Amino acid sequence: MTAPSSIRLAVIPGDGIGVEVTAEALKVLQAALPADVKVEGTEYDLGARRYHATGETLPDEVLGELKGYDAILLGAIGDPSVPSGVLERGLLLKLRFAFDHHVNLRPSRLYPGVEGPLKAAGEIDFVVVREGTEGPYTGNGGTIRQGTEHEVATEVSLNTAYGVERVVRDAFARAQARPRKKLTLVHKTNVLVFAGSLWSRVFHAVAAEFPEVATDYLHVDAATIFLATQPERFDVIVTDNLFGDILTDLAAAVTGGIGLAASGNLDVTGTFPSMFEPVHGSAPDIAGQGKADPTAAILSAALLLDHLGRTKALPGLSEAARRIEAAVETDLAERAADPTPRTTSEIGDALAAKAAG
Ligand SMILES: NC(=O)C1=CN([C@@H]2O[C@H](COP(=O)(O)OP(=O)(O)OC[C@H]3O[C@@H](n4cnc5c(N)ncnc54)[C@H](O)[C@@H]3O)[C@@H](O)[C@H]2O)C=CC1
Ligand SMILES: CC(C)CC(=O)C(=O)O
Ligand SMILES: [Mg+2]
Repeated sequence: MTAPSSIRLAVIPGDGIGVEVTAEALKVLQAALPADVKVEGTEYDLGARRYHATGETLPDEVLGELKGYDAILLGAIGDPSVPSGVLERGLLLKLRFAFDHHVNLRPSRLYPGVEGPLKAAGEIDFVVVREGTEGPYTGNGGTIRQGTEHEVATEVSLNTAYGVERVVRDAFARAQARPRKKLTLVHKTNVLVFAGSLWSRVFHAVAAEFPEVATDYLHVDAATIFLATQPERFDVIVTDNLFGDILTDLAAAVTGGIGLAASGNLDVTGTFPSMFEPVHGSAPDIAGQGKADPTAAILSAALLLDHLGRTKALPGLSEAARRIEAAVETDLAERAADPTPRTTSEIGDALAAKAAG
């Protein structure tokens, strides 16, 4: 008999529906794990409640503690009671930057039976590799003469050769490992000529090391056309932080909705814990009503298990991830047959039962 092993998870439910969907993701994750793998989950009270109570978003001592976990499971951050950007920058982006989450992995798949808004698409199954630590999200900007008619505001996009190369290389490796072996760079090289040139040169230099991968390039505006009209043409997309943020909400919309879209913020070197979260935000418009679809958070938990299965020598984790994905696939097909609305926890219960190891 093998000794029980455990995975140490930091859980940050956050705000709004983040709290509701994270509870379901944990429920399903626990159900899917083999009996001899235990979850040691520690919940962190971070988000609007803590900000109002203490003025803190992410204290350094908490950041230090979080570093010691195998992975982080996050719900969503952001609340209308807090000025826009305070929690998004001071908590969510602080985590992504501090833990060097340079690969923001966002898979998009139209599951069988799921009704997308497109009439006649082929199979939709692609992954966006979004750069996660640079671009216009670094806070490289400022304002002068604020509130006057002479106000000036800047928000500079930061792109380093190091940062671009590591994410482009990761995307090529992912494309190489997939059956279609196709990688599309999405940027705006016709206008953003400095950053665009760097991305383009790095992309072509790294391409030479992956001769089996077919490459393609689209300006981001055209990419939105093809995502909405021919999403089947994509296999792997690599792009910068801002373009990737926008494209992946669109990708979610064409594959059945934002309630199904999962993501992983990866430090592929393993120096820091990777963080898994749904693509969606805290959805204040439906928070507290049991209306949120927890599937995106549950699929993010599957990404977490898959990641730990690959990086931590623990048996059974990848299999548990596959069980969750299979449970989602079955559940989505059943929803198509019987679209009676279910609450957040009813969907979680159904998926936990289906994914049980
Ligand atoms: N990773 C994160 O924590 C993110 C946080 N945010 C923050 O979330 C807050 C709200 O942002 P929004 O722009 O409204 O984006 P959002 O993703 O929270 O909501 C957009 C729309 O999608 C719906 N929706 C989202 N998730 C859903 C789910 N699981 N099931 C059913 N419907 C769902 C919402 O009800 C809303 O109508 C803001 O404070 C924003 O900054 C936004 C995106 C990501
Ligand atoms: C709230 C932002 C910081 C991030 C975002 O929208 C995203 O990562 O999808
Ligand atoms: Mg987003």
